[in-house]
Amino acid sequence: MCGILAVLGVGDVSLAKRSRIIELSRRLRHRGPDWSGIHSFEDCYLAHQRLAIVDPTSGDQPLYNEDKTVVVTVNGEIYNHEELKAKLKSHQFQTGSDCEVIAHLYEEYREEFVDMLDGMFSFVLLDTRDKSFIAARDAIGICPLYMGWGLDGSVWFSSEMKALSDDCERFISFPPGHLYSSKTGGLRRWYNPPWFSESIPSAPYDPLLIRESFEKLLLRG
Ligand SMILES: NC(=O)CC[C@H](N)C(=O)O
Repeated sequence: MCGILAVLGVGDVSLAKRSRIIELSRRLRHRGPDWSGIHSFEDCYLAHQRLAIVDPTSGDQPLYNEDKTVVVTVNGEIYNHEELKAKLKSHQFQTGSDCEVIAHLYEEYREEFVDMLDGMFSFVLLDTRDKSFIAARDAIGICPLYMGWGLDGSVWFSSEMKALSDDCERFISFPPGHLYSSKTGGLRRWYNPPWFSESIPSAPYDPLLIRESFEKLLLRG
C-alpha cells in the first residue's frame, strides 16, 4: 500500500499549516506502518506513510534527485526499476528504492517518462527549481489517487479521500492512465495503447497465440 498526501501552493508557511498537513497525513497511517515522512518547500508539502517493500532499510520517502531539487512521494512498485537505472548511468542513486528512479527519469525526460514505467503506482513530483509539479496514476488505476482544490488556490493529491475531503472545496478521483501537469494546468492521458483505437482487428482468431500471450504476461508478473 503506502499512503501519499501532497499539498501544493497552499499560500501558508505557518507551523499551524504544517501541523494540519501532518495530522491529515496520519489519516493514511494504516496504509504504511513502517515510516512517516514529510518534505516541505515554501508552501508545498509532500508527505508519505510507508509500507516498506523494496529496500526497507534505505528507501524511506519522500525521495530525491542528487541535489534534492526534485522531490517525489510514491505509492506503488516499479517492476522495471533495475532496467531503468541501467539507462541512467550518469545519475547517482541515494537509496535502493525502486521508486527513486522516478526523480532521475524526470531530470532526463521531464514529463515524458511515465510510459517508461512498468508497474503500479501513483505519485506526486515537485520540481523546486520552478515550483512546478506533476502527478500520475498507473494505467488501470491499481493504486488509488484523489485530487482536490482548496479555496486558497491550493492543489491536493491523496491516496484516500479522507485526507483531503475536509480541506478541499471540490475533489475528484484521479483518472487511471493520466498525468496532471501544473505547467499546463490540466490532465492528459499518458497511457495510449494501440488497442484504444476504434479500428476493428483484422488478424484471424488464433487460440494458441492468445494462450502464449497470456502465459507471457503471467510469467512477467
Ligand atoms: N507500499 C508501497 O507503496 C511501497 C513503496 C516502495 N516500492 C517501497 O518499497 O518502499
